[in-house]
Parts: sequence; structure tokens; C-alpha cells
Amino acid sequence: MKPVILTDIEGTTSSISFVKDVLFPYARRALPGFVRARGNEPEVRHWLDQVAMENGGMCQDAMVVETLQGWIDQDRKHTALKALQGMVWDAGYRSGDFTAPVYPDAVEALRRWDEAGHVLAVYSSGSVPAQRLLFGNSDAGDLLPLFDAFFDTAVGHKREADSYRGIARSLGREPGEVLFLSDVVEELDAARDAGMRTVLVDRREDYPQPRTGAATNGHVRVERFTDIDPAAP
Ligand SMILES: CSCCC(=O)C(=O)COP(=O)(O)O
Ligand SMILES: [Mg+2]
Repeated sequence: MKPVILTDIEGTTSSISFVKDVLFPYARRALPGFVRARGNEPEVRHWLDQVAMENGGMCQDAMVVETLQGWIDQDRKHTALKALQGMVWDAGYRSGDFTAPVYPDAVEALRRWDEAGHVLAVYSSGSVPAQRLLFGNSDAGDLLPLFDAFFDTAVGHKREADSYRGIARSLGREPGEVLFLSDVVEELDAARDAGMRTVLVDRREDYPQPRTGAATNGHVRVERFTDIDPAAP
């Protein structure tokens, strides 16, 4: 059976600057209005209450919004923040405020692997709805049909081996039948600990200082998807 290809998004299929300079500032700006307009909807209130509880039971939405904006500035990968960001970005994509850049080499390779019969899946800290929005509104068109499965931090955090074991189980595969692509060595370490094969995607646009030698921690390193051979041992 052909290996499953499991990919990260930020720094891997898409640029870090799109996430940091477009998506995060958009969410930061839109959050206060979003919470005022939709804060009483159960799926929004659920996450706002979770943030409030984790911060000593703060009661005003304005304080929750400030906390969330602080987390955006710190790039916290908190599940509540990621869920709310996904809902805010939905409006941005719908209104055509932005489309999502996906690196052309990633689009080319993903299309080729899909045609060759590989199962393609995504694992990102961004919520599954946010992942679907990004690939559904890419600047290369709707890439959603290429993917068979999406995973976010509901399966666990990306630096924990158990998350990757859970993903392999959900896919009905042994971890050794999954190839994980990411720009973050610690994520690759966790996937390798779980038994997955790994590739470090080390893009010059995102990482001007190449990570070579010991910095790769033994992971296969490429600068673009078109250099990845899923069949290589
Ligand atoms: C999925 S869209 C926004 C990306 C995001 O919020 C994020 O935290 C990306 O993290 P990744 O795990 O893809 O590096
Ligand atoms: Mg990443």
C-alpha cells in the first residue's frame, strides 16, 4: 500500500508570513466585533467560557477578547483560540478579503501524489474548519478534493508522539506507513518517536538560515515538495 502523506500547513504548504502577517492580524482586529455579534451563539460561547474559566473565571467578554489577542501576539496554539480564529477567518475568505497562498511546488506535488493514489491528510494547529477554509480558498483554487482527512489539536499537541499514534490509528494504518512533512523539528521528532517517517521542509522563504547537519536532527531535509520521494526508505 502506498504511504499516507500527512502534512503540516504553516511553513510547509504555506508561508509563515501569510499566517503571521495576514491571518493573525485579521483575527486580532475582527475579534472584538465578532464576539459582540456572535458571542451568544453556543459554539462561540463554549470557547469564550473556556478561556474565561482558564483565566480565573473572568466575567467580561472584553477581558476574554484581550486575553485572546495576547495569545495571538504570542502565537499560542490554544485549541479555543484556534477554533475562534477559524470562525473569524471564515468571514475574511467569504468576503474575498484574502485568498490563501499555497506554495506552487506543494500544489504540484500534492496533485501528483493524489493522482498516484496516495492518501493525503493534514495535521495543523489551525482548527480543522480553518484548514478546510485555507485549502478551499487557495490562490491555486479549491484544493480540498485532494485531501482525505484533517487533524488538529483535538487529537493532541503536535510535539507529542501520542498525537501521531492517534492519527495513524484514525487512518487505519501503522505509523510506519505514514510520511509526515513539517517545518518544525520538534514535531518531526514526535512523529518519528511514534514510528512515522519524516521530512523536514526547510524553505528559504520561511527559514533564511538553512537547517543542515545536526540542526535537522537526522530528518530527511528538502527545500520544496517536488524534492520529496514518498517511496524512499
Ligand atoms: C490552518 S490555518 C492557520 C494556521 C494556524 O493558525 C497555525 O497555528 C498553523 O500552525 P501549523 O501547525 O500549521 O504550523
Ligand atoms: Mg508549521
